[in-house]
Amino acid sequence: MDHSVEAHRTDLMTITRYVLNEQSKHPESRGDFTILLSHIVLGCKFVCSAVNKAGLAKLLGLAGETNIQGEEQKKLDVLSNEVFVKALVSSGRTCILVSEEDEEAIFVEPSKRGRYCVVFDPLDGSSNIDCGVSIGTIFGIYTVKDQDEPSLNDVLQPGKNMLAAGYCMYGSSCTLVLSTGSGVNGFTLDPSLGEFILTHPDIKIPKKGNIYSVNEGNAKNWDGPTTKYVEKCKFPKDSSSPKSLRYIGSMVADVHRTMLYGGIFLYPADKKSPNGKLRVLYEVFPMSFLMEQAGGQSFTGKERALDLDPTKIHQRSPIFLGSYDDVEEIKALYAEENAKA
Ligand SMILES: O=P(O)(O)OC[C@H]1O[C@](O)(COP(=O)(O)O)[C@@H](O)[C@@H]1O
Ligand SMILES: [Mg+2]
Ligand SMILES: [Mg+2]
Repeated sequence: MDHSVEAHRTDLMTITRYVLNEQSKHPESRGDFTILLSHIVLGCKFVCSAVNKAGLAKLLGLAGETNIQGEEQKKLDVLSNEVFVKALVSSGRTCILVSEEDEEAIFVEPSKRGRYCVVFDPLDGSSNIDCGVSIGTIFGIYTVKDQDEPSLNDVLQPGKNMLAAGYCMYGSSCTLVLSTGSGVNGFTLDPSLGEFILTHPDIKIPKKGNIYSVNEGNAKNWDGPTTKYVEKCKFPKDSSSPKSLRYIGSMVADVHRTMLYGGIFLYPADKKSPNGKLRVLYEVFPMSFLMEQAGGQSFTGKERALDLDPTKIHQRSPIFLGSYDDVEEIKALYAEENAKA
């Protein structure tokens, strides 16, 4: 088998060509989504380049500000946010933007407006920036109801109404994973071409995995079902082997591994954070959308994550996502607990 980089270039399915192919299946399409996506791709390439040279270009460390979440912003958080806001507004195809780094939603001025709303986490895994561990960008796309009268209700919608979602991981390679609602595809940036090439067509998560991924440092404050589940992963009562633990601390990287290898990623509620840590609009929804499209499941501890109806743009939720059978197990434990109550 030929493993050379050249071998992957043979059919040259770039992300642009892929989206144009998809577009051609919808004769009524005017190409707006393709243009929007090309601007998101540009933002990802720009951030990838900044991440790669962060140590050299003095882009590591704190920016000196705190965001709406009360978290200290890193220089790369601020830069990535500026890059994506500019890329999205200049596409002329966006109407409302919600970013982790901006307290309020951004309503694009009428002359630059289009019909899409984009929710995004410009740089996910900030605590890993300064040690060079994988980080990423997460995004989800909705359509606006009325372009002339956009309102927060256009983004405060259940995740199942998203049109598309994706993430880009800045790791040992730069990988963009995308779903437009008909499966999941992964594209790897070829730095010599400056193009994302289809390297992971039609990603399907294994039905069951042998990895669990969670910040176990919070175990003291977990609820019953989470505690029982993690205990089962480590000390299975049947003849199965214990699961392996992998936790990077960047959602993009932990979810990417889960998607490819199978298993479960969880950021549960705990006594200190009854709503969990991860943000519904730009972390939980896009990743849940991708998981379901890849054949997995995503659950909040109460309901299917994509059914959650958010009321605030920076709302948080507990999350359990991954292989179908693994998520089924945690759902059963919550159902048991609820039956007792
Ligand atoms: O350090 P903790 O509490 O385990 O949290 C890790 C989680 O926090 C996050 O870093 C939050 O994302 P941001 O860096 O975008 O704020 C997730 O990527 C990750 O899953
Ligand atoms: Mg994040
Ligand atoms: Mg972030």
